[in-house]
Amino acid sequence: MTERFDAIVVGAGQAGPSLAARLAGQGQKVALIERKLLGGTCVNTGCTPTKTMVASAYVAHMARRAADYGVTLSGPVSIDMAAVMGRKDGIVQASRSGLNDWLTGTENLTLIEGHARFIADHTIAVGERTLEAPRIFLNVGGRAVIPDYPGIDDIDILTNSSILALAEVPRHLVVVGGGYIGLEFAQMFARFGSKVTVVERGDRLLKREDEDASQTVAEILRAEGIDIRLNADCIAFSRSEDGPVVKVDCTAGAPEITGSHVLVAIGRQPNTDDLGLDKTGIATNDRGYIITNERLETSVEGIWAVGDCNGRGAFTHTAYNDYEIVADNLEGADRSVEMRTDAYALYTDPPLGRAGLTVAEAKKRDHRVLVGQRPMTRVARAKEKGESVGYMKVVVDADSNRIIGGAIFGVGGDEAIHVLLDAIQCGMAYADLKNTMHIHPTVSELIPTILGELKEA
Ligand SMILES: Cc1cc2nc3c(=O)[nH]c(=O)nc-3n(C[C@H](O)[C@H](O)[C@H](O)COP(=O)(O)OP(=O)(O)OC[C@H]3O[C@@H](n4cnc5c(N)ncnc54)[C@H](O)[C@@H]3O)c2cc1C
Ligand SMILES: NC(=O)c1ccc[n+]([C@@H]2O[C@H](COP(=O)([O-])OP(=O)(O)OC[C@H]3O[C@@H](n4cnc5c(N)ncnc54)[C@H](O)[C@@H]3O)[C@@H](O)[C@H]2O)c1
Repeated sequence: MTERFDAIVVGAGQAGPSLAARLAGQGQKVALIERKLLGGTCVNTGCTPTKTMVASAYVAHMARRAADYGVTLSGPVSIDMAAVMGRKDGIVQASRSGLNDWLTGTENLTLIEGHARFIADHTIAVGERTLEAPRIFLNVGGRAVIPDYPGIDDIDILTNSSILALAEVPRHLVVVGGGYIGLEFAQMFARFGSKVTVVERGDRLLKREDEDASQTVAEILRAEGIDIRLNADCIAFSRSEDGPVVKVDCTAGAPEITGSHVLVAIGRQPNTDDLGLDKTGIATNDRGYIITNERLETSVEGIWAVGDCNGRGAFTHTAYNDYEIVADNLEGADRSVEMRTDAYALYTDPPLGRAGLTVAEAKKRDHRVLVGQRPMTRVARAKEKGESVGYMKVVVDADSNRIIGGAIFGVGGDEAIHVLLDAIQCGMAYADLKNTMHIHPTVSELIPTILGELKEA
């Protein structure tokens, strides 16, 4: 027998639960289907566990620097990995059980455990059950790409999920992929005591950023003893008595790195291959992302795609913003995903906060660019905290005088970047921000100063 709902939400990641609860709150009969863990990637194998462990790694790092601050420790700093993981598991579980209490306590909402698969445009099977609804919202997220490198089946590789279950500190962690995931884990495990090597195919880390970000992150990581191998265009794996071997270069005498563990972090792919999309008219692109218009509607009327699976963002805040856009539009608003400003942070220490366009992107789009920049060594708060690595940068369009981008790679950068994000989103002229009084001593107080020092780039 087919069960009929007003709305079906597939995936309880970062958009699905809020969307399901909001529709249920309006009196609609809603099914929320989740095949694994409530909270999806962010809560279980992404933001929450990693940022919790980044916090432990930061404490270890600062404890090692205690003498710089006139603080004496009575013994060497050591890592209790079970306690690190226990703290992480506690925070993850609390978040998941909070979600469970909320969703199971929401009237009109039926939480269904299982894998959802389309059998027709508006019909979904979950195990033996068949569900139907005029409105379906896909929030199926993504997972780590596992490359088909030679020898990959001969070694045990780690992904962002399995690395979170390690009981021990790896002796030598080889991280394949110099992007967000790879770099956050690389620094974290170096601080826990692992020897770490980052292997990146490109000629620099963080290649979507301006070159100064790539240089800064490489300096930060090298200063902590991390080896970085760039231009690794010939990766292959094999097993030796000493552990997994990663071959990185075919031209220069085939150098190899023998580690104890290998993390693969070369990107993500959407969970759309096992969704039965072939039984529907829902179009995907060549990488499997669901194609949507700017209102996040798919090619089938009454079906939306939100979060990572639509390829329009790869962050928790973009997934949540997708939910808000779709839910508001269903209530009569006219919101578009094209209206939001790109923003994110890389949670190395110090973090890189980013908003809007890089200088390279701005030039590519034919903006005449003005840039204001300052090293963190000239930011009072950073000096006082003894954390003065990095820089702040603001990008301005010289014709409109509007702020169009920025990067704060330094202590507090993940927070201070919101000054620029809000200014970009509101189309603020730079002179208005330049004349705003900011609080001393903060990282943000330097933003008005930098805006007084703009130069053509
Ligand atoms: C290591 C790591 C660190 C990260 N750190 C950050 C960070 O600091 N900040 C940030 O903004 N972003 C971060 N991200 C990215 C962030 O986790 C994702 O962008 C976010 O979780 C996307 O949310 P989503 O709802 O689209 O998908 P997901 O959170 O992946 O949720 C999708 C859900 O759908 C379920 N599902 C899939 N297919 C089906 C099916 N057929 N039937 C039923 N259920 C299904 C899955 O089990 C999953 O629970 C990180 C990611 C990783 C991997
Ligand atoms: N702080 C955050 O918000 C945060 C943290 C982690 C992840 N995330 C999200 O997860 C997404 C995926 O992260 P990611 O680090 O897996 O991907 P990524 O795309 O950020 O980085 C992957 C890196 O691997 C390299 N690479 C690609 N193919 C390779 C190959 N065959 N061999 C060697 N190197 C190769 C790429 O050049 C790139 O530098 C991010 O784009 C981000 O949206 C966000």
